[in-house]
Amino acid sequence: MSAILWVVSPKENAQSLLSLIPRNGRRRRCKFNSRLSLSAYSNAVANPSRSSEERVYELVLKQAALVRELRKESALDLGKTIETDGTTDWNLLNKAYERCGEVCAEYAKTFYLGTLLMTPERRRAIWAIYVWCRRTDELVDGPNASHITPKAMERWEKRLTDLFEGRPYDMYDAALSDTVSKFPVDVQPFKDMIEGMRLDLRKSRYDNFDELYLYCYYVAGTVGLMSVPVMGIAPKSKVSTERIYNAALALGIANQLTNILRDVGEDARRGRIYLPQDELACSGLSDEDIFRGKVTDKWRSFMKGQIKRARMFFDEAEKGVAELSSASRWPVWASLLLYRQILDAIEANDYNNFTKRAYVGKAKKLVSLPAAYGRALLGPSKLVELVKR
Ligand SMILES: CC(C)=CCC/C(C)=C/CC/C(C)=C/CC/C(C)=C/[C@@H]1[C@@H](COP(=O)(O)OP(=O)(O)O)[C@]1(C)CC/C=C(\C)CC/C=C(\C)CCC=C(C)C
Ligand SMILES: [Mn+2]
Repeated sequence: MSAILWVVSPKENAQSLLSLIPRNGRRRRCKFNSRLSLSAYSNAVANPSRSSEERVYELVLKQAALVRELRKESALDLGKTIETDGTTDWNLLNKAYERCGEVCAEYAKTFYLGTLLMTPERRRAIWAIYVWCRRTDELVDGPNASHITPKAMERWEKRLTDLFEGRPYDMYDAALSDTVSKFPVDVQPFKDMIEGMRLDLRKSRYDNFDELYLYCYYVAGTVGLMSVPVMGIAPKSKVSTERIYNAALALGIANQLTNILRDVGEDARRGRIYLPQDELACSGLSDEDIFRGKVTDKWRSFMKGQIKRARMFFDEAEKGVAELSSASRWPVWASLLLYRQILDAIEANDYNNFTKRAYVGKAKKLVSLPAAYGRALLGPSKLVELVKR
């Protein structure tokens, strides 16, 4: 991974990269906080001491506002118009995107296949976002993670703002720089993801779900917010932009909660527990129980609650997929269905996520792909009609 992501050949460096670019946690005792962000927004207005969900929802509104005007003007097919300013080196830019596609194909095969159904402009933009997210995660999870200092994170953030201003540092940055110049993507979710990685470097316990939710937003909810402006919203969609962004946020949160539940043992071996401490205590469990890694009835019961909550976020996400532009629905459904099955696999392992890795086998994956395709055929109006029947 690192070799692919970090090595830039001298030849590429020698070329002007510029030429690539056209112009408070509240404690809730023994009760899972399963509120989703839509209801949280009204609370945010009424309640000055806001929860993470409420604060995140404000960010969602900001993102949604960015594209709302464009929707009104029915001008969301932004990716189709590529302006030429005479200084762009299109060959090099195409090569940069191709590289992003290669990285994506290597690290996320199923997802890569899904992107092949999207329009070429959207597909390569999603690849560029994917690579930036992967690289950001690599900073704290990769082989060089122990050398990553706050200064290094600062440099990474400076690189981000530079590429948003049209000053990319390498090929991968150049692809993203081009993407953000063509689609109404805001820098905030990217900055927030970096913030999440910073948090991960200094924090290994989460007092309650409110704290965990914020972490999940930073490292995963942000991906939804980055992706929607590129994936596009179906012109026929009657649903508010905010609701669609909320669903996208929910998908990121659901995926990360699932990741966390799958990796409990692996994380514990690194001294990390991404589970709400207050909920563990309510179930009569402590850090020592996690480190011991024994599946008990207390653990099963705790896990049932966690899985239930993750599924609620998937349900919320489902409400938004049909609103996406038609070619973007399939990869989203595919990733949603595949990820959600990891929760089934944890159950099938009798909640042993200490020593058994829950995974979705090839056969199940193969079945999910046509299932995702079938669902993707349902656009906004059709789904509403079905519900009405
Ligand atoms: C309306 C609606 C539902 C729209 C869809 C919106 C959408 C496309 C949401 C995407 C949600 C998504 C795939 C989130 C990623 C969540 C995730 C797994 C985050 C991981 C973080 C850190 O986790 P950890 O370190 O614990 O895990 P590892 O052991 O390292 O795996 C991440 C690794 C952060 C980095 C994220 C990525 C590399 C994924 C980026 C993906 C995209 C840009 C493409 C998203 C598009 C599709 C079609 C799924
Ligand atoms: Mn990671």
